Amino acid sequence: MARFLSLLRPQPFLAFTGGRKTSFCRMSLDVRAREVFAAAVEAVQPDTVVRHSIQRKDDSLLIDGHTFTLRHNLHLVGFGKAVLGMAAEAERIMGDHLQRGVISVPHGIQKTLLQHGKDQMLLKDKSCIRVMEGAKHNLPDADAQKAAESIKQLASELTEKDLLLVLISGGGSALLPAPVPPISLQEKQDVTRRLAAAGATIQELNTVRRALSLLKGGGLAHYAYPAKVVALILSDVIGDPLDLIASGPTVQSEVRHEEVLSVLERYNLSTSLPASVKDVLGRAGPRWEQSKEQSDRAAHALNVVIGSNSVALRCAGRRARELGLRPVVLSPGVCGDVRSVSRLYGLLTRYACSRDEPPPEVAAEVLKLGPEVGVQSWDLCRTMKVLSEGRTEGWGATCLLAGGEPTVELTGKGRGGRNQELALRVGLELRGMELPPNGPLFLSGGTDGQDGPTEAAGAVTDGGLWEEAKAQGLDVDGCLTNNDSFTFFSHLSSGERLLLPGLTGTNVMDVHMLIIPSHEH
Ligand SMILES: Nc1ncnc2c1ncn2[C@@H]1O[C@H](COP(=O)(O)OP(=O)(O)OP(=O)(O)O)[C@@H](O)[C@H]1O
Ligand SMILES: O=C(O)[C@H](O)CO
Repeated sequence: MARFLSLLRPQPFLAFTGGRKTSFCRMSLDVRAREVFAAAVEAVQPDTVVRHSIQRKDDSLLIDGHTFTLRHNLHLVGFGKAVLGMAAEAERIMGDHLQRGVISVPHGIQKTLLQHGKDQMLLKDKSCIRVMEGAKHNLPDADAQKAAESIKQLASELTEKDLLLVLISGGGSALLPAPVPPISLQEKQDVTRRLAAAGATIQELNTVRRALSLLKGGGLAHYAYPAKVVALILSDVIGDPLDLIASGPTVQSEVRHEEVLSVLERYNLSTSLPASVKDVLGRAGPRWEQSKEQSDRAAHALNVVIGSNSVALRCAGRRARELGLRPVVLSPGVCGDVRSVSRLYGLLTRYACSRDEPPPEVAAEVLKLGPEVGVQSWDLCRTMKVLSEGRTEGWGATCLLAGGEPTVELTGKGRGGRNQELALRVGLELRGMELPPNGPLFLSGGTDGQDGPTEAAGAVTDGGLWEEAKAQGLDVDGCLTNNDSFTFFSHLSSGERLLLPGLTGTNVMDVHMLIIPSHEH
């Protein structure tokens, strides 16, 4: 048996890092963690996901098992942070079948991608797709509204011979503002801004947005009728709910006014709404007049999720295995306060690192905490089983992967983000535990490359963080109280624990990684 297990143990294969040949055993956990994160991001690059989701053979297009015939009848619209790269790839695939397009993308994105050398994410010269930049600071503005009008116009002009390809990614809601008259852009923006500031979830926020918009909640598919509509969606919402990602412009959804009002009431907004919003919410019936056929057709738009946090975690797991780590994916749905999330990773470390049988009270605590952070009991049980096998089966290290979008309750005025704050808190959780000599190590990073309003995507930490900070005269507790995790990591060991991939041009929420070496190794 022992001989069999030693065969399973990863051998020191050779890997290429930065042009050098390196044996895994000599590659630090830090280097491997960063490589695994890079693989997660690479898997959900906008051009890659579009390329993998569309097969073109002559004049036929195969998407998610459905065949469409191209007769120079293809039109394209898109909105979201990753849409420029998606459009560039779609343009390459469709060739001259693509007649025209309009995309609404973040302010300054073309310049940024150019500066980062991401030429493959830019449209070709003389492209027939019009790029409209807007929504500065992720807020709907007049530029985004102009883009939304152009998109609505293009969709409205289509005939039954046409095919409309809709590219959707996170940030799409702010980039497609089309308030139902008489609501003004300012009024709509005010309602969503106040909701977000009061801590509304993306589900609550987009439930309200759908009710106040002409294009959300299936509106775009409605205007595109009688053309066929195919939407390719890069998901940035936990569970990939089609009706909520970018507020579901191609997903027919009924607006239930009671539901919308209850969200507004929950955040004490219902009494201070502008008259125009009250007027629209008070109307009975659907947002647009439409025939039965029109409504059926709009409801039958093809919506395909082509990239998500799960895809990123799957590819990260593959890369981890190549690098000699035993991967286990906990969940792509981690949410809740970073304090609770860091506590969960602390408990899982304690569970995995115990020299003897893992203490049952730790497992019980893990299971109790799971629901608070969006992780199901069976995922925790499955993961704990792998972690405890990792202790005995001779793997050098286990790489636990998870994803999602935890939250930070902001109490200070410092600079930071949820990933850096999570990494800092996990570092503190590991302090004082009896740990293997060369680990564990924790990484948390935003797949968009930008954690909060900072230039870092996240950070990498371990159990030595507290001592290291103390030796360098850094006040860990003060940094946490002031939500100053970026400043903390920038000063700590000359910033070497920061994760700095630069803007990645994609976004499928965050990736967490806990690498736990076994005691023997
Ligand atoms: N100083 C800070 N410390 C910790 N977290 C912060 C700080 N400032 C902002 N945040 C958090 O950063 C998040 C906003 O960051 P970011 O712009 O990366 O948003 P996002 O949710 O990732 O947006 P998107 O989904 O569009 O990518 C919010 O959750 C906010 O609480
Ligand atoms: O645009 C949005 O609504 C959010 O990014 C969620 O998809």
